[in-house]
Amino acid sequence: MSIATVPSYGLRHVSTTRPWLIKTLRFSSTPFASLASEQAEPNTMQSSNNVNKPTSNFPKRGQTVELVCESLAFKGKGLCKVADTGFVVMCDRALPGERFIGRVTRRKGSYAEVTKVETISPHWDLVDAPCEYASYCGGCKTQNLAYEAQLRAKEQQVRDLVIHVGKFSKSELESLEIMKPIVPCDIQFHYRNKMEFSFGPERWVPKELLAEKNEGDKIKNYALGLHAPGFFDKVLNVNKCLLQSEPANMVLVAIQDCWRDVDLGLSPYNVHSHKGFLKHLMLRTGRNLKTGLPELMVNFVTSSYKPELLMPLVERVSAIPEVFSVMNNVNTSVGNTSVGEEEYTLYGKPTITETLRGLTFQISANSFFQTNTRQAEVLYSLIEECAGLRGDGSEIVLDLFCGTGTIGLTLASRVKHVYGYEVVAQAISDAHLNAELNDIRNATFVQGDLNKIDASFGNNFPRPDIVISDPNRPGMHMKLIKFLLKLKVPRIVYVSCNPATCARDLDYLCHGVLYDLIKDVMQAEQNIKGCYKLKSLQPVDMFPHTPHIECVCLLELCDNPS
Ligand SMILES: C[S@@+](CC[C@H](N)C(=O)[O-])C[C@H]1O[C@@H](n2cnc3c(N)ncnc32)[C@H](O)[C@@H]1O
Repeated sequence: MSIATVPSYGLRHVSTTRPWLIKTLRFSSTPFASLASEQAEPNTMQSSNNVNKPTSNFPKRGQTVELVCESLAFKGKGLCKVADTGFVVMCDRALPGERFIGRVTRRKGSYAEVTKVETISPHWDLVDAPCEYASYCGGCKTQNLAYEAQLRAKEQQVRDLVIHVGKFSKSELESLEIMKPIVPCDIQFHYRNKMEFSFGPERWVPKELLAEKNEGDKIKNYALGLHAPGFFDKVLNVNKCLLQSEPANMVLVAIQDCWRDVDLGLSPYNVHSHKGFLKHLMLRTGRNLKTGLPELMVNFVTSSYKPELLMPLVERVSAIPEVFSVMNNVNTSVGNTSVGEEEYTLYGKPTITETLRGLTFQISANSFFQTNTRQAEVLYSLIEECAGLRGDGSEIVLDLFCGTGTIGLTLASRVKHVYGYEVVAQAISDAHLNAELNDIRNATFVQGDLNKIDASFGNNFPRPDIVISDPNRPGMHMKLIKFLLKLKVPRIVYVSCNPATCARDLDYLCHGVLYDLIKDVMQAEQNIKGCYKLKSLQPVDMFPHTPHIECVCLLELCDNPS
């Protein structure tokens, strides 16, 4: 196979020894492409750096430069240019149109990172951020950017990635109306049904508020809140988060009110010394099926099992009428995750409920469930639209990265059978439970690692008519891409929470994969031709004020896929 024989779609290089090492930089000299390749695979940057190494214009570490922010890019950082040289730098919390002085903190391949020193003129679309923590909390970075401008920036980011990383032409995207306008989120606050707060022994206070710090008062300095941007060990104390539900804020206030009381003998976990009891507070909001009102789960993650220590907190929160469940996940490891090796019910029931597209779901403390339920309704209806089901009950759906089975289950009534695959065992047992709860009998859920499939994977289910693939941020593994390119189902609906890896995978599926025959002669595999056409790409805003972007893509098998 040679590139010349490939009709309208090209081939992309992949090293066989490191299939994820995407050599995007080989094909593009634009700084955006290097940023995008970092999003697609952060670990590849160092090895790819030399390709785009700029020569003379590179500002030095510590140097201050005048900058203009042009757009939002990776992790919501501002993509900025040095005013006189046009050199590209990235700056956290710089917003489109803002002119400012920045100090270079580090060099990253073909660009540099800066921190903002002083704003010369503010960005376009400036609004007041309603949250008191907005200017330094790691959660919402763009609250002071008008929502319409946030949407424009997200849409632009997806378009740029699909062009630079996905290698789709602008004219192709426009003339065939592939790229759709972003779907806004109709509520921009209180949309999250799950928040995780951390306990810490010493609250992090931004420079401008240092005077308010209670120096010398150890207990008053204990923190319960969100991590300071970029730090796993620094916690910003928060009493309210505008992204979670009002009842969840009531719980947070109730706990903040009492957990530092010395008589209770509670201590926050210290991630350095590994001492202390309270690790995290997770709040999940569902919906009571009888009343339609919010129903809450409070989950304390602790380093050991000492229910007697938690009892005063349990009493306080269970007095809030919306609280239906109080759980304790015990995580004895030094790691700081919220999933415990053991789980105990301290009050009420071990799961809460939620409805999505007419179905009922049981949510346990650690099961994955779409975080914005309301917008998940919109997302799932777009997925169903793209799936283009005939509705005669004849089709087979393969639901990859199925989580608790929500997507497949919402399609089940219109198809012959749904086969779901997912790596987390707990999610699979929740999926079975969800099928049972909704009396769905034509769905099979299997636990398995989709990064480790081999050629026999397809023997586990009948040939699908539709594949839904909804991977997490790293996107699809090359083994799965190769499997799909060989399987050649008529349509794939690719749902992505990371437009960079989405663009990369669309490139592979549509344009193919070319193995690096020069470097990896011994392990050279056959090149694989792309065999899909990108029919539509729909960005959806699930998380206002944050950099996250969801996309629903429809891929159709080409006419002559062989
Ligand atoms: C974005 S979530 C999608 C969940 C589900 N489709 C939904 O809408 O609720 C991605 C899911 O992929 C699962 N996952 C991640 N890596 C995986 C792997 N290597 N193999 C199988 N599943 C994986 C995660 O556990 C998670 O449930």
